[in-house]
Amino acid sequence: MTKGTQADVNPDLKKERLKCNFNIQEVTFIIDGGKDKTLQRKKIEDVALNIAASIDEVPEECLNLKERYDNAVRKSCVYSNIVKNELLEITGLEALGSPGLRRTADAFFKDVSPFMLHLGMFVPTIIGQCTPEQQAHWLPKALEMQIIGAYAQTELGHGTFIRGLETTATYDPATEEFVLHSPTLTSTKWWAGGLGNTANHCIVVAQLYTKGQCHGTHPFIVPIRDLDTHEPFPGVKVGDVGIRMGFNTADNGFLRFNQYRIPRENMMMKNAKVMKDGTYVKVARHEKLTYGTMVFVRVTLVMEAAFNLAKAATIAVRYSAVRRQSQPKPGEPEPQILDYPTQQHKLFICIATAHALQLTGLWLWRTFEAVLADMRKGDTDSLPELHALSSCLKAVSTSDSAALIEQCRFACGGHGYMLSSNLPLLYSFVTATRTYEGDYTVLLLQTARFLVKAWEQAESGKVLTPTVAYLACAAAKEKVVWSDSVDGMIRSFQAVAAGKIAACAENIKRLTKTGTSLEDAWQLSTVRLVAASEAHCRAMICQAYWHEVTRLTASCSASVKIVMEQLATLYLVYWALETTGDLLRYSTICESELNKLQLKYEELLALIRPNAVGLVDAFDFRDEILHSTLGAYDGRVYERLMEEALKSPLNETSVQSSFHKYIRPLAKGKL
Ligand SMILES: CCCCC/C=C\C/C=C\C/C=C\CC/C=C/C(=O)SCCNC(=O)CCNC(=O)[C@H](O)C(C)(C)COP(=O)(O)OP(=O)(O)OC[C@H]1O[C@@H](n2cnc3c(N)ncnc32)[C@H](O)[C@@H]1OP(=O)(O)O
Ligand SMILES: Cc1cc2nc3c(=O)[nH]c(=O)nc-3n(C[C@H](O)[C@H](O)[C@H](O)COP(=O)(O)OP(=O)(O)OC[C@H]3O[C@@H](n4cnc5c(N)ncnc54)[C@H](O)[C@@H]3O)c2cc1C
Repeated sequence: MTKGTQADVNPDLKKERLKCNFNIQEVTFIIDGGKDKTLQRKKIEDVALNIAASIDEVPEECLNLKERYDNAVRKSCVYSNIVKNELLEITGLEALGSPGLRRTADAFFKDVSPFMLHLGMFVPTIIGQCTPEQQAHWLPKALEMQIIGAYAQTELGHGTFIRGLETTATYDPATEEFVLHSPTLTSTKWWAGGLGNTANHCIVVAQLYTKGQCHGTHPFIVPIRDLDTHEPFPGVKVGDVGIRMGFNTADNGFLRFNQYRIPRENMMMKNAKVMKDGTYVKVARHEKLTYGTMVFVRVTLVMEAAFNLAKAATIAVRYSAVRRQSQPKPGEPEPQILDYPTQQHKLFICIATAHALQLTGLWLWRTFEAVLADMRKGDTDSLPELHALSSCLKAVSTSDSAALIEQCRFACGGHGYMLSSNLPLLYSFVTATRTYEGDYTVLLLQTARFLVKAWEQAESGKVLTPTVAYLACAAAKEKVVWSDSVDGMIRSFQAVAAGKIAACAENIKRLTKTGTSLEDAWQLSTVRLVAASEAHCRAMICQAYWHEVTRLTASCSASVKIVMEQLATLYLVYWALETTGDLLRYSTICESELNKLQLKYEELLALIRPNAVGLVDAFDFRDEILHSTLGAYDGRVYERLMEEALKSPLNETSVQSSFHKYIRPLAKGKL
């Protein structure tokens, strides 16, 4: 954070910081995943942010589209040199996925770097889908930025249904080449970040044909532009998809092929190969290993959701400590808006959710690494569970984060609507995560497939995998006894999930028994399946969050343990109150217990209130990363709003030329 001198800090924020009764740094260590991680992040931030190139003299949003893109490319080049020359030195390849790198990127790009997908998907796909020989060829070039890549899977006609993609890659044994072709308008690759004008290479997911047979979708590395002139190669048509709600510097592109040839070696051959004579050889033990990059990105998106929500919460809580409005008690000064319980209700759940998603995200990352280690030994047994886990957690975390960021904007009143608050841009960026890398509904339905199977196993007394082990108790079909202890609440969330999954399974059974096909029965149950999947995910987040808080605060100071537990309890109580209908249905909760729960919630808001600013300070965002007039560490909200307003191009002259061209002639009746 950029602390400046104490004298510069808004007096209300100063008082808030004096009120804080826990050690902020200890909480920062927990959020980062350990003291060593915090130190590494700070080192990366120090190195990267010392470079003045990140600073825009004119705010990004005041530039036109082309200027914004050019500026983003300029900064991307400076930034990638820093990554290459300085940051990879610090941690090696690991730095690419480090929180420090993620944070410093935001200091450079208020919107998105057109290189984001190069590091975010192109490089990970090379690592995940290439043979060691292919990696040795492509990875150094990609890391040295000699080539810049995109990930083109989605087409104009299909995003969700990957098996429906239409781009073809047909093997020609005579020349040992693949011929890439876009047979229809709808087969045009669409959306790939960095593809429009920036990338010279692209991972293309296409239907593989060899010896007249289709083998389904496979990834290929495809050079699309000349490395010197940057002109698209003959047979390649590439461009920008047009203006978007956000991501306008991400250079999302379209791509069409006309019988375009690439060498056989450019098929990514870790999981399947095509031999010189065209023989297709399957290497992977699991059908869906070619979807590996998506699983990886879904896993990272959970912490990404936490990170962006933490930024929004920091902005809104600091602003709410500075802002004073209304006069609830006659004759008394206007209170800080943070003192209104309704404001606390809007904001404290944002802090708690950022913690919940961050700690669940770290746990998911460790699970992902364990599954990856098993797969390296040829064991893919845990992949279905990882897919189910990452699918629902990606869906729920991105959806919650987007909704709560918008809530933070509402909490900032009119000033939250200013682009200089950074809340609108943050929202437009995060709401896209609910769709990309797998739409919300579609991913919850993927998890539902796993849950229904697990339910059937539970009913037949089979051993269940850890994340669905709770179904074994529920199969006994007893209503869970409500208790507002943490364990009691988690058990009740699990009972809700189990009850909903059981109802789905029963509905499917009922329909199929009366002659409906299994596919139709599934479709007719999908509204319930999505709800069941969401309930399962919520129960899992509650359990993982509480478990991690208990584990990580075991050696912390008492005050840190208290405040972390207050937040985690708030999260559980909030969701119990949000889902009272479900609890009434699947647990023994009654009216008086609901009233008690509401009181407990209001007590928690009051308990957290004195630590609210300390809690957002613990996210430890430097001002350069927050980019917000409302959220800077010093709380000089009004001064910054005015300073930013004066940077508007509309303030460059006191009279605009449009006055002389239109308004004056209109007034004189000469238009
Ligand atoms: C400024 C810096 C920001 C940094 C940001 C930080 C981090 C992020 C970094 C980078 C990313 C940044 C931006 C990303 C931009 C966006 C990119 C994209 O969107 S790329 C395109 C992504 N596309 C999708 O996600 C498509 C979604 N669709 C699918 O995944 C599948 O088609 C679907 C829906 C799963 C269905 O597949 P299908 O082949 O038809 O399968 P079935 O439904 O028939 O299921 C068959 C069985 O296979 C199982 N399955 C499916 N997928 C997987 C998998 N991935 N792994 C394991 N198993 C899988 C499925 O469950 C079925 O199993 P059962 O038969 O039930 O046993
Ligand atoms: C900002 C952004 C960046 C992106 N970047 C990339 C990229 O770099 N590379 C890339 O390849 N792609 C990228 N994408 C594409 C993205 O992955 C897809 O948009 C996403 O997977 C959703 O697919 P779709 O657009 O086909 O939506 P659709 O599948 O058409 O969804 C439309 C609606 O139909 C519903 N629906 C679809 N199928 C089902 C079903 N089986 N059951 C129930 N409901 C269903 C959905 O829930 C949704 O409500 C990006 C998208 C965005 C917005």
